[in-house]
Amino acid sequence: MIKATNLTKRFDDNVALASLTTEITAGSIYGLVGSNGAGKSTFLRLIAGVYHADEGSIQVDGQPVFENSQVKDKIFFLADELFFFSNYTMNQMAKFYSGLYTNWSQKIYNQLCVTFPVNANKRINTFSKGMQRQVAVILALSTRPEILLLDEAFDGLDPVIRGLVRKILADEVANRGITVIISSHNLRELEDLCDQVGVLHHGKILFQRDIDDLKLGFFKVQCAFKPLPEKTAFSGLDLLQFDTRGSLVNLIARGKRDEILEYIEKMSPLFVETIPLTLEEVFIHEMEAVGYDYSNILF
Ligand SMILES: Nc1ncnc2c1ncn2[C@@H]1O[C@H](COP(=O)(O)OP(=O)(O)OP(=O)(O)O)[C@@H](O)[C@H]1O
Repeated sequence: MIKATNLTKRFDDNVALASLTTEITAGSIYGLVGSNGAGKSTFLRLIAGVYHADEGSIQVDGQPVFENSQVKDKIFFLADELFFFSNYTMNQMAKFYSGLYTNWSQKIYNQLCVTFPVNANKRINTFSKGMQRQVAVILALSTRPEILLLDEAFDGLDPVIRGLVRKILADEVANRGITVIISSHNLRELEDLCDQVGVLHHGKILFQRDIDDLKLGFFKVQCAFKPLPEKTAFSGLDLLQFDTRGSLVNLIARGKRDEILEYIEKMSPLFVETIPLTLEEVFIHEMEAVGYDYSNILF
């Protein structure tokens, strides 16, 4: 488990992380979303032990990370700005990493070289941005990390490669129980991948939820009546949104699908159907409920 307690990091008088406290469960994929400058990279760098906290602590399985080589050996941090030695090929970088990480797997590396369309013997600095990111992902996975920190890892990857990386990450979590933390500006990108999402804003986690709880806890309902009941007839539902057009009612309610449907069926609708909300819609409503305007935070 990764545990941050009152984690604070300043750069001169700029507070990048402001007493951030959170826990990230081992064996899960955690999505860290937030706008530019929210503190995502700083948080990942603190988890990786690249930075030392000014105040508070960050622990991995109860151990501090900073200057702790045993813990750092289990972590791979894939930064948003990639670094490769100039003129190196991927094979040469792989040789370098194999000496650095005790869990390096040449077998996995060889497999990934076949899976990804990258030439391992060509100089990396001749590759496109997306190809360089593929190289970084291959090297990261070959170190067999227990904790993989990905800073905007999907940036520049085409949809096919994105799909491939998502599948590999999901397999790594399912088969090896690794923990993945992935930062992004885009909630939609994380929707099908993460178990948990945290929203970082001005250096604090504003909001953190299990995705399954979120997705299964809200429903959009469309129903029609003749005659149309008063809005008060729906007051037994936990309504987040309600509007009518002619005999049609569109509402968003919090709760279990069966219970919402049962409540509406008792009002004898002409028809009723439920549609699950997208993760983005759920966030808009959940964050509004705690007094935040989602559009100011993630767009
Ligand atoms: N090395 C640094 N020196 C000075 N200030 C920094 C440094 N790194 C980050 N900051 C500042 O800390 C704050 C948080 O930055 P950070 O890079 O963590 O945000 P982010 O959420 O990753 O942003 P982005 O989405 O733009 O990558 C910003 O105000 C940034 O200017």
